Amino acid sequence: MANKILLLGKNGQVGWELQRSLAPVGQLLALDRHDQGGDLTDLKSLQRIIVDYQPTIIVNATAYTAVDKAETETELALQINGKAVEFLAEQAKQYHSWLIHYSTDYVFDGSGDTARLETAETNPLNIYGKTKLVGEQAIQQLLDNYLIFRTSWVYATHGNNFIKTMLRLAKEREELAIINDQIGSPTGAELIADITAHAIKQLKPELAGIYHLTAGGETSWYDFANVIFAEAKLYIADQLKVKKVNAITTDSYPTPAKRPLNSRLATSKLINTFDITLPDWQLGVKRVIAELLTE
Ligand SMILES: NC(=O)C1=CN([C@@H]2O[C@H](COP(=O)(O)OP(=O)(O)OC[C@H]3O[C@@H](n4cnc5c(N)ncnc54)[C@H](OP(=O)(O)O)[C@@H]3O)[C@@H](O)[C@H]2O)C=CC1
Ligand SMILES: Cc1cn([C@H]2C[C@H](O)[C@@H](COP(=O)(O)OP(=O)(O)O[C@H]3O[C@@H](C)C(=O)[C@@H](O)[C@H]3O)O2)c(=O)[nH]c1=O
Ligand SMILES: [Mg+2]
Repeated sequence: MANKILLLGKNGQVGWELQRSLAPVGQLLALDRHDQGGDLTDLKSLQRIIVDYQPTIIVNATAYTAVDKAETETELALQINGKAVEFLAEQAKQYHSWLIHYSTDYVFDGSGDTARLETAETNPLNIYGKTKLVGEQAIQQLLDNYLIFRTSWVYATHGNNFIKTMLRLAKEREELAIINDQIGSPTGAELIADITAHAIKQLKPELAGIYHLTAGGETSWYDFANVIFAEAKLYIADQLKVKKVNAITTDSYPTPAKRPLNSRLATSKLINTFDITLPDWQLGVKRVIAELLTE
């Protein structure tokens, strides 16, 4: 039987790319918060859509992702990342649908310097991470047929992210200070969406579970920023003001939310289970910058 896919959060970074990658994989109904049934703070309408459409797969690309703001907008973050996800898991169970969901490196405390397995102990340092963990755990407790992809440092042409922030700042300022002691893997929304489609094509109960999904390799925000500036120079050298990029420590950059130092995620489970290759992180970064800076 053909897949009937309900995609929630179609206009986020990952949601936007899922609209493309899921279209050939099944019949697709894609919603954002402005569509009937697409608002995760309106669970009644959401339930109505599920009953009416009867998806065989629900893909949840919605999230509250404003990490610093979550420290004060805690209730809303918990509603979207936690309670609404629990509701989706209940619905998926009741209507025998798969649930595909995304989570984050921020469920970990970032201690140590090795890559974490899916089974590693969670211990979020901030509200965003705590609420994402609530969502993960609800799915795992309620459902058998689910995929959770934990990813990190997501960027895309569509939406807001570190690449766009750096391109803007590089045009505005001569000097920048960027954290050099947080290590992770920048991961393109395109890659996440492509692997989601790939996984759906192989979907069977034995594959259900949680997987770490990031690009290959690792970097710091500081080194990431320098790659962004070097790449930007190829296209808009005349517009760049930035002359000096200073490497700083997390301690010297106070923010409302605490962030983990070690965001390395071990991806061998995903690679081996779904028979895929994860390209080096720079590949997708260069593509997105080219897309952003050329007509
Ligand atoms: N961004 C990152 O760096 C990382 C993201 N992740 C995870 O990956 C997944 C995708 O993230 P990403 O695409 O980057 O996130 P985005 O913030 O780009 O997209 C999230 C989407 O959710 C929507 N949304 C927010 N609130 C609601 C609501 N009440 N009802 C319906 N939709 C809502 C947003 O809409 P609107 O724009 O209108 O608010 C937005 O379109 C999430 O689970 C996230 O936690 C994991 C690691 C890193
Ligand atoms: C703008 C700026 C940021 N930074 C630092 C702050 C932070 O540690 C890092 C990245 O900044 P961001 O605002 O993108 O960080 P943040 O929004 O916390 O990014 C996170 O988002 C959530 C949704 C996730 O799930 C994580 O995987 C991660 O991508 O760069 C600087 O050092 N200098 C700067 O000028
Ligand atoms: Mg952010």
